[in-house]
Amino acid sequence: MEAKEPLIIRDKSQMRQWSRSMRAQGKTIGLVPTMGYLHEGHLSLLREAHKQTHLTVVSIYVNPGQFAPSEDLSTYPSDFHGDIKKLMSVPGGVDVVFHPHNLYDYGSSGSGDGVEREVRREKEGGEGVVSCLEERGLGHETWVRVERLEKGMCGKSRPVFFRGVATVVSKLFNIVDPDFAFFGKKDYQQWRIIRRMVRDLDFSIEVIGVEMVRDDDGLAMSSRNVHLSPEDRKKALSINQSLSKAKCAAEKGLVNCTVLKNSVTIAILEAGGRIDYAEIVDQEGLEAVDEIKGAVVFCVAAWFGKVRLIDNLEINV
Ligand SMILES: Nc1ncnc2c1ncn2[C@@H]1O[C@H](COP(=O)(O)OP(=O)(O)OP(=O)(O)O)[C@@H](O)[C@H]1O
Ligand SMILES: CC(C)(CO)[C@@H](O)C(=O)[O-]
Ligand code: BAL
Repeated sequence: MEAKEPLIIRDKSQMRQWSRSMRAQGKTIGLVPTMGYLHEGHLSLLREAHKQTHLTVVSIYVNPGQFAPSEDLSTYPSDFHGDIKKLMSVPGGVDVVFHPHNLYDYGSSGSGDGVEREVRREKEGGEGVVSCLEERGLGHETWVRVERLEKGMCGKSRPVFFRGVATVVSKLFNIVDPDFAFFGKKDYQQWRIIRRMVRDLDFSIEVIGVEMVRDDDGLAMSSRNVHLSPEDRKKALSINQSLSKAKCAAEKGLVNCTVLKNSVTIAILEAGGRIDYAEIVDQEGLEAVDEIKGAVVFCVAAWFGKVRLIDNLEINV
């Protein structure tokens, strides 16, 4: 049986009002931030939220602030009506879908000229990075940075990504004012960064990390999988398969990280992928390790065709 239709809120102040009135009635609120084109991974976050809170909010917002101009903002998949149906298929459904048109305010000059000039200067100087948000000349200029954790792995090839994520998640936290927020461990570095930000900036929110959901063949579920050709989708299984082999090897005593990283890199290259990174880092601080001792996570990003995929496996030996 389908759950009831959620309330769809597109306006920040209406969202805030709803949360305030629910909190005044003593209800707890769980937030699941997403960029839409939902799949079972997202629904697992909602199911987890149901276990912990009275009310659930799923946000659907493709945040221009976390995409560099060279990235895939314009082709990011969306299917709002399909998303609502999927959310209603979860027992208990969702109370609110927060789906803002835009979460950023325009500059006080209205034109954003100053920002455009600044962006041009940075590009000409060859230093500094800009996101799609700045390129459009919007007046937003306040950013949240989790300085050390954002530097490695995805932060290296996507230099504005975590700045954009931390900022938009802070905005969502301020607008929705949840008690709990749910993030997938598929985006492992993102989850760690949000936890650190919440601790460092005293957000009164508990961040819950939810286990990764995979397709039956082992591919990590991801909205971008829809852009994989059937051939590339098969080749992409090399990520999960090589990570699983590395984990088995580590559990049997092969703990040298260079050897393990090489084995994964070679398997992905041989399958026809391009490696962005293969890193073994400690689970909390995300510092690279030479040898596996204790709790680490093996994180990979690789391109298959025009699609960049990420995956990881936690290893505890
Ligand atoms: N397979 C998955 N298992 C568990 N959580 C997931 C999975 N995929 C995404 N999530 C989580 O859902 C939330 C929203 O993610 P997002 O909307 O970017 O989806 P996505 O599938 O990760 O998309 P992308 O293709 O951009 O990687 C994040 O917290 C993310 O970690
Ligand atoms: C957390 C998030 C919704 C912020 O835009 C996004 O990075 C995502 O979907 O993982
Ligand atoms: N789940 C991560 C969102 C992004 O790649 O932009």
